[in-house]
Amino acid sequence: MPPAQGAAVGHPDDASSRARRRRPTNLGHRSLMENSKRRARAWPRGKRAAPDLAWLELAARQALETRDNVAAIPESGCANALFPARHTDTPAHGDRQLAVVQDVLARLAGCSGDNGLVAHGLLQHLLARRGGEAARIGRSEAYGLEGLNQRLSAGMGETGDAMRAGDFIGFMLNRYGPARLLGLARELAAGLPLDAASRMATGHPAAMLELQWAHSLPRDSLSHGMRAFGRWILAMLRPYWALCLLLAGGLLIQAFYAMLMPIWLHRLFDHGITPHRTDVVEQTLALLAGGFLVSACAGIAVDLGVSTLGPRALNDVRERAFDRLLALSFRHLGRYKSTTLVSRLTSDMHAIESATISIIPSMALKLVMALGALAAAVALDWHMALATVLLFGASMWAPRRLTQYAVLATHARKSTESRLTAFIKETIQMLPVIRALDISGHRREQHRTHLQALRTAARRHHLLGELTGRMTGFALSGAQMAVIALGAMLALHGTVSSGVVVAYIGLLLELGSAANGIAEQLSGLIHALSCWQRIESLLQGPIDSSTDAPALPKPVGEPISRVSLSDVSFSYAGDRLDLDGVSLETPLPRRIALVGPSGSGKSTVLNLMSRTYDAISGGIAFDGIDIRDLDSRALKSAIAMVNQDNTLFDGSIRYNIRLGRLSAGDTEVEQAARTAEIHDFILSLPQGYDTEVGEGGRLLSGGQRQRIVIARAILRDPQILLLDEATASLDAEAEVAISRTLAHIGARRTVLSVTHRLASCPAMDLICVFRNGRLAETGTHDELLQRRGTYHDLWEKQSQIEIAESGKGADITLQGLRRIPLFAATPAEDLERIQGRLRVVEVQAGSVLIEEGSRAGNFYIIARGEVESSVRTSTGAAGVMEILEIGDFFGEFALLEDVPHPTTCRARLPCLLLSISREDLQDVASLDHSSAEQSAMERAIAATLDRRLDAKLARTLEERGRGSARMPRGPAG
Ligand SMILES: Nc1ncnc2c1ncn2[C@@H]1O[C@H](COP(=O)(O)OP(=O)(O)OP(=O)(O)O)[C@@H](O)[C@H]1O
Repeated sequence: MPPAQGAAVGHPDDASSRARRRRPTNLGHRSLMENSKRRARAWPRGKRAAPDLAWLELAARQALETRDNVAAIPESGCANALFPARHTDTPAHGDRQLAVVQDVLARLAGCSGDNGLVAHGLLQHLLARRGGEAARIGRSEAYGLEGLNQRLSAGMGETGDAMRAGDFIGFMLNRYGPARLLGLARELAAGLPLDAASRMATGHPAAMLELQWAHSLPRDSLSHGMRAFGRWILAMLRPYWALCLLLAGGLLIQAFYAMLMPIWLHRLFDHGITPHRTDVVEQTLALLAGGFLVSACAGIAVDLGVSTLGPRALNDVRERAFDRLLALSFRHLGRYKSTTLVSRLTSDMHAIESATISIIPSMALKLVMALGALAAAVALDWHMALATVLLFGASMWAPRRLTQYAVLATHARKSTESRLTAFIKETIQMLPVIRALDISGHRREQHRTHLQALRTAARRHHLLGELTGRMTGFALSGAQMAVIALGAMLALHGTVSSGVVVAYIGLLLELGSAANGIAEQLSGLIHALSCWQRIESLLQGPIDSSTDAPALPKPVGEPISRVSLSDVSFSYAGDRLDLDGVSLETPLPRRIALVGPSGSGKSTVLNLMSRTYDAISGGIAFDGIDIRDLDSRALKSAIAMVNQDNTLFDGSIRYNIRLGRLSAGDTEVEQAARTAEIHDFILSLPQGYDTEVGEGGRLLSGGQRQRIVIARAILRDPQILLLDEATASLDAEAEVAISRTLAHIGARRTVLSVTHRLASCPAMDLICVFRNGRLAETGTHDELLQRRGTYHDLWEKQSQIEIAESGKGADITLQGLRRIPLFAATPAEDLERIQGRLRVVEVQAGSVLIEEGSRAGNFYIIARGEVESSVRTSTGAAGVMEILEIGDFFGEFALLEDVPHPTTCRARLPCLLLSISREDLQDVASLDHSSAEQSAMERAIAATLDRRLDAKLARTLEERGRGSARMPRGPAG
C-alpha cells in the first residue's frame, strides 16, 4: 500500500507546492515510459530478437532507480493511462511502485499483457540479485507452476508466490538463457496456457520444467525425500524402542512364514505328492497350518502395537510442532495465511499419522515378506532367484520419474486446496462486506479461478498417483510372467523340478502381492511425505528472537527512566525500509503521541518496542540497555499493548481478563475491571464474570470488548502502555468514553499512543511525527505548531473540525471549509450557508459511501475515521488509490451533474462524516454565481481529479468541463 497522502486535500498552497515537488518526478517517469514504449515498438512481435540479460538488467536497474519517482503515480493518476490498470491490483505485495516497475520490465521484455509468472518473477529475481541474495526458497517449494502462473495472473498471489516465481526465473535464465525465457514470456502473453508455452519455448512440458527447477535447488537442511522422512520417523519412534522391537519381532515372524511357505510347498510336491508319501504330505500340511496360525497371531499383535505406538508418537510430534509454532517469528509466519497454518497442523499432521499407523507398517511388512520370499527363492534355485531379483528390481525402478512427478503433483494439489480453503474462509468472514460492496460476481469469478486451479492440480495428482501404482503393477506382472516362463523352460530342460516351479508360482504370487501392496501404498506415502515437507518448511523457520533468551539477561529498571531509539531501521518484507533510521531519546515516564499519515511507520515503532519484531539495524534501549539484552519476561510484563483489534478468546470474561497475568486472583481481576470501568456492566450480566463471551467475543459490543482488553492490560500493571489507535474501531460514543478511561489509566505511567486524531496531542508531553518511515518532527504541540511543518499542516486540517462531547455531532469552521480547494473561491456568505446545510452522517467500518460508476449525489468531509478510495482493476480486484483521513474530503464529483464517480469510497473504520447533497449545494451556493467563480470551482475539482484519478478520466472530465458538463446552477442560472 502506498503511503497515504492525507494531504490530498488541504491548503491550496500545499497543493501547489506539492505539485511543484512532483512535477520533475512525473516527467522522469513519463520519459522512462516513453522510452520503454519506443523500445517495445522497435521490436516487432514474433520476430523480435531477444535482448540479452545484461541489457535487461540495465533497463531493470534504471526502472528500479526511478522507483522513487514513481512514488507520485498513485496520486498523479497517470499510471493507469500508461499501463491499463494492472499495476493497481497488486495489494498482495503491497508496493504499487514495484508493480509499476514490474510493468515497465514486462514491456521492456516485450511480454506485457496478462502475464503473471514472468512479469512477477522477473522483478523478484532482479530485486533479489540487486540485494545480492541467493535462492530464497527450499526445494520443497518448487512446485505447482501452473497454479502459480494462474494466481499471479489473476492478481491473487501471496508473498511467497512472488518469491517462487523469482526463483523460477533465475532457474530459467541459468538453464535456458534469456532468449528462451523471453520466448516463454511472449507465448504466455499471447495467451497460450503454460504447458503449451513451455513446449514452444523450451521443447519441454511445464511439468518437466517444474521437475528440473526443483532439482536445480541445492539440497538444504530440509533435504527432503524419503530418506530424510525415514530418518525423521525413526527419530520420532526412538523413545518407544521397546515397543518397536516387539513390532519388529511380529513382522519377522510373518516374514519367516512367508519365506518358509514356498519351501514347504516344494516339499509337499517333490517329497510328498509326487512320491505318494502320505506322512510327508500330512506333516507339511500341519506345518503350513501351524505357520499360518502363528503368523496370523503375530499380525494381530503388530496391529495392536502399531495403533498404540502411532498416536503416542504423533502426539509428541504435535506437541513439539505447537511449541515451535508459538515461538516462530512473525516475519516467517507472515508468509502463510492463517488457514494454511491451520491445515499444516491438522490435516497435514493427520496424513502423517495415517502414514505412521497404517501405510508404513503395512509397507514394512510387505517389504520384509518380500525379503523372506526372496531368501526362499535363493534356497530353491539361484538361477531363478537371480532372474527374479533383476526383473522385480527393474519393474520397481522403471516408474521412478513418474514417482517424482507424483510427489510434485501432490504438493501442488495440497497447496491449491489450502488456498481454496483460505478463500472460502475469507469469503465467509467478509460476507457482509461482500454484499455491501455488491462484489459477489467478482468473488464468484475468483472462486472459479481457484476451482480451475484445483481441477488442474487434482487431475494431475490423481492421474500421476494412479499411474505410478498402475505402471508398477504392470511392470511387476511382466516380471512374474518372465520368471514363470524361465521356470517352465528350466523344468523342460530338467534343470529344476516341477515342484520348484510350483513353489516359485506361490513365491511369485507372494512377491507380486508384496510389491503391488507397496506400489498401492506408495501414493499415500508420497502424500504423507509432501505433508511432512510442508510442515517442516513451516517449522524450520526462524524463531521469534524475543523468545530467544539472551545469554546474560539484564533486569528491567524499576522504574524505567529513559528510552532511546538509535538509528532504528526495520523492514517487514525485506524489499524496502518500513522504518528508516529513527532516532529519539527521552526521559520517562512521559505521554508520547505518535502521529503521521497512514503507513508512515507509527505502529511499527510500537511493534519494535514490544519486541513483536526486532530492528534490522540500530536498537532500542531502556536506561541504556538494549531491549534485546533485557530479560524478555520482565520486559514483556513491563509493557502492555492495546490496539484496534479487540478480539477475545473463547471463554468467560474472567478468563479473558486473567490472561493479562495468570497468577492474578479474583479480587485483582475485579479491580482491573473497575479501573477499566467495565465492572458494573459485568455485574449486571446474569452470569457476572463467568459470562461466556462467545467466539472472538461476539456476544459483547466493540466498546465492551475493548474495555475487557484494557482491563487485561491493567492487570499487568505495566510501566509502559502502548496504545495503537485503541479506540479507532469503536463508534464515536464509545471512543469518547474509552478515551477518557485511557487518559485516566495513563496518568501515572509512560504512554506511547499512535493516533490519527490530534485532539489529544496538546495534552501530550512529546509528539513524534512520522512520514514515510522517518521521524520527521518531534516536540510539544506548541513547538511543532511554531515549526509550521507536517504537524502544523495536520493540525490546521483537523483543528477546524470539532466533535461533540457525546461523540455524535461534528462541525467544521468556515476556515476549514475554505481550505478545501473546491470552496477556495466561494463567497463568504455562500460558505456560511454551506456550513449550515452540512449533515452529520455516522457509518460503520466497511460501509460503502460511494460506488464506482454510480452517480453520487453527496459530498463528504471526514470528521472522524478513515475512508479508502479504490478502483476496480482489470481483474476485478479493488486497487486502493488513497487512504483519506480526518479533514480530507471525497465525492466532489457529486457536484458535477451526470458524472459517474470514478472510485469506490468505503469506510475503513467507523466514521463520522459531514455531508452535503448536490441539491443543497445548488440551493445555497450557486444562486448567483458569476461564470468566473463557477469555472474556479470547476478548476478546483479538476485539480483534485488530477491528483486522485487516472489521467484518462481526468482528461474526460476536463473535456466535459469545457463542453457539456456544468456546475450546479441555482434557479437564476
Ligand atoms: N505485517 C506487515 N507485513 C508487511 N508490511 C507491513 C506489515 N505491517 C505494516 N506493514 C507496512 O509497513 C509500513 C508501516 O506500517 P505501520 O503499520 O507502522 O504504519 P502506521 O503509520 O502505523 O499506519 P496506520 O496509521 O495506517 O496504522 C506500511 O507501509 C505497511 O504497509
